[in-house]
Amino acid sequence: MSDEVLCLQGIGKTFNQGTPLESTVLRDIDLRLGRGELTALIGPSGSGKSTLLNLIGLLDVPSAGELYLQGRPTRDSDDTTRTHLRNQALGFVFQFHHLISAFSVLENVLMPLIIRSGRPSADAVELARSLLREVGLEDLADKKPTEISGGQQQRVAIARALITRPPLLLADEPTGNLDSKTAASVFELFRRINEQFGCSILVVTHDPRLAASCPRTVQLVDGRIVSDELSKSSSG
Ligand SMILES: Nc1ncnc2c1ncn2[C@@H]1O[C@H](COP(=O)(O)OP(=O)(O)OP(=O)(O)O)[C@@H](O)[C@H]1O
Repeated sequence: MSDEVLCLQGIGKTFNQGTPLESTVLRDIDLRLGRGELTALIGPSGSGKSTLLNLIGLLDVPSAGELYLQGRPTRDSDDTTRTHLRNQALGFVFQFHHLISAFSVLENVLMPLIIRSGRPSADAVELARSLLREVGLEDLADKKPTEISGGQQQRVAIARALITRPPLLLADEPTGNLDSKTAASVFELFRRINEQFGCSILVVTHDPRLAASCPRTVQLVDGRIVSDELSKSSSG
């Protein structure tokens, strides 16, 4: 298997194609993410960051180009294949974590496995507990999401995204509603996860300081990649 988790070739996205409302929001995007890379995606509001993340997450289909996930072309694949690939290769963390308030922290972390195969095995529960330990929340496993802070909720969402051991974790403004100190600690967690689990992480952020803490930063402007740089200050 190649060391490339993701490869975008000439990706474009046009909404409402062929209508008077047609608008092209992504053009000629070429991007490769290697195994275990931690990359920040930055750009002004409306530059196309979420649109790009939705394409990479196989939640939407490009209008042009090809998107390879773990070496497999995806553009012409059917819904079943895309769903399978999404479940097997991707983890998602969003600004609003969508934890289920009726379930405990531990059950929320287990949810992707429960959805996949019903009642979780003892091994799955042990994995969920070890992930909660990893994100510093093992003592809160039995709490409900409403009983913990926003930063802790986001850590639960990160543990949940990791339980399927995805080779690529996608995070769309995961710290958008957190104060700057908590946001920095969530990024620190991304760096640790990236080192320990070796999963590639692509994280959208508006915050230049958080982006600078990542080894690589890709910048979008008006739907095009205008820079792709390795950080000098990052330890990675
Ligand atoms: N479903 C859609 N139909 C039509 N236009 C869309 C659709 N989704 C997004 N757009 C447009 O695409 C452009 C890029 O939006 P996108 O949300 O990707 O930007 P962004 O960089 O993530 O912005 P922000 O930082 O504000 O979240 C915007 O002009 C937006 O209005």
